[in-house]
Amino acid sequence: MVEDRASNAGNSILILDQTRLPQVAVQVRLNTVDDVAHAIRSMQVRGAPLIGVTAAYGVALGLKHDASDSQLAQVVDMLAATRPTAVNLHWALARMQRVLQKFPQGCNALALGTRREVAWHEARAIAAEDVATNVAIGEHGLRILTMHKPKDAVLQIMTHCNAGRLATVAHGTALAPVYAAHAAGIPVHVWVSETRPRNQGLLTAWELAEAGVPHTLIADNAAGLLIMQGKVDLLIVGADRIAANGDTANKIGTYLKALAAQAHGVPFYVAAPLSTIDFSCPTGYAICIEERAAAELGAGDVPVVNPAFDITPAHLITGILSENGVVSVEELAQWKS
Ligand SMILES: CSC[C@@H](O)[C@@H](O)C(=O)COP(=O)(O)O
Repeated sequence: MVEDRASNAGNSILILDQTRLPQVAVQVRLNTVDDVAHAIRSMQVRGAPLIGVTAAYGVALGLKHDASDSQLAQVVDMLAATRPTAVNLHWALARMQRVLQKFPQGCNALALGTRREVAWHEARAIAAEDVATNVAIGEHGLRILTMHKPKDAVLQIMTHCNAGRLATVAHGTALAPVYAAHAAGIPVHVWVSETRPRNQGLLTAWELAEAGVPHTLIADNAAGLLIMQGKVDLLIVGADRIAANGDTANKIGTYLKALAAQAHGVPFYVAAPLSTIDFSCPTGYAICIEERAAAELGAGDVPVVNPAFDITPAHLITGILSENGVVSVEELAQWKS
């Protein structure tokens, strides 16, 4: 994401349209909060951390001409309604609202200008923190990967969906340790699950290819066989929301991989920033699962159910990796601030 920075308060942001990738890399300019809401809803931008950052910029754009409390509330409500599961969206909106409400709304140019500048400043801070967070996730994750590296063999990693740099401002979450291992000269190979129906696995394959990381695309249903055949040393996935007990919402299909991993004694890690942990949500059952349009399955008039995420129960998760380090699900509470 690039910001068109004319002054302390910006005018627009540029995003890479992920609905066009990997075929073509097309940038789209977002000028208004409506543009941002559309980009999130249509998955031009996707991935929990990137959705959060984009929504923060959406708030800034929404206050361009009116920075009153009522406009702020309207903008936040509109953005919050775009996608329900990724908690980073709601976390970023709450943070923007909290910070902006410290500044008087006023009705003069000075008050408008101040709130606008504060909004842009905070959105930039959220974006910059995402980069630093993912670097830290990469460093902590590198220790995990090193620990599981078989002697004299390539480390075989499996991932699902896209939790790489495209889903964040930079580096990614689940892929950050992979990039760190590759940079450290540790031989790795990534099994990339296609991730129907939106094929985010193709985005993962695209960015791994760009980074020169060896990888192989598989159909989602091939994962169980590869795990059973001993071709996977560990799995690492991102998350859209982690409940207080460690139950994790992530892209549909994650749960089946975790079941197969447990059945064959293969470690299953979740990598996510602390902003993905929702301590107000006691278990995965309380997480709202987004239901997306039937058209995404391309099945014509056939009745369709299309949940975008599933819940991996905490007991299937070996460890949760964040910018703070790695903990077991039982230890997750120590990260509650
Ligand atoms: C670092 S992104 C982690 C998750 O957000 C990712 O795995 C995922 O499920 C993305 O879903 P998407 O529907 O593509 O936004």
